[in-house]
Amino acid sequence: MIRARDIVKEYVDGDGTKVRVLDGMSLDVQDGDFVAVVGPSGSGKSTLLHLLGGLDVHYQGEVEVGGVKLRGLDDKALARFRNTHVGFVFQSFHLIPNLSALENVLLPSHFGASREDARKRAEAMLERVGLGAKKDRAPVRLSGGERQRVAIARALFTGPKLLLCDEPTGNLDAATGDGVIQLFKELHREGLTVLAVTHEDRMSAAARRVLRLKEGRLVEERADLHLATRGAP
Ligand SMILES: Nc1ncnc2c1ncn2[C@@H]1O[C@H](COP(=O)(O)OP(=O)(O)OP(=O)(O)O)[C@@H](O)[C@H]1O
Repeated sequence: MIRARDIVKEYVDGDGTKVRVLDGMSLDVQDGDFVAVVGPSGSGKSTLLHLLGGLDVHYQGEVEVGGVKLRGLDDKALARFRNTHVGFVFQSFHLIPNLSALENVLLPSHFGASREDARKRAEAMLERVGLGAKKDRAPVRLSGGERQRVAIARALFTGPKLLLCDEPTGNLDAATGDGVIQLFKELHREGLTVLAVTHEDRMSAAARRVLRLKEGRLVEERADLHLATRGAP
């Protein structure tokens, strides 16, 4: 699913100094796995997510996701890759405030599907995340957890095999966050590959593997072999 090799990523900071954030990092994630990436603030977690999702192509090394080598793709091919292979979930939901939950989920629909098919699919996605009854509500009339569920439904709309999540419970209180974590566990059990950057122990505890970003590289912190079989409790 994900194969990254010898990734070097540098930023140029305000005074022109190069700062190396990823320093020869490699990563393999199998289809259907649930991986948490942890590490201190500023260690490069979001940077890593952007590279894996084809949002940033300015780095050295190779990234391959779902059989697609990202290096060398032009903007159009990258957009196609993002729209077919990955769903993104962000800490702050990124919903459009003046659209309903359903309309937010429908946002990616201009990449295919007829109107009626798209609507049915969006409704099914909202049902899947437990929000079928609230599909016509604007985000302002939904709780934080419900907003994140809408964002997850939108991320699932195009049928990606991989969800890339940046602090998906970071804006949620403990109880609401637990509900969203439970949803990720279910999606993982249904076969989705989930990679989530997180500060939260509850989120990393739910993952099958935990990787820590340390000095620009990923170090395996934990892998639960007994959970490797899909469908395990
Ligand atoms: N566009 C940019 N230009 C310059 N430096 C950047 C840029 N984006 C990120 N950085 C720097 O790169 C480092 C890694 O940032 P990144 O956002 O990937 O860290 P993070 O681990 O996700 O942090 P956090 O947990 O606080 O979100 C930080 O030191 C940050 O200041």
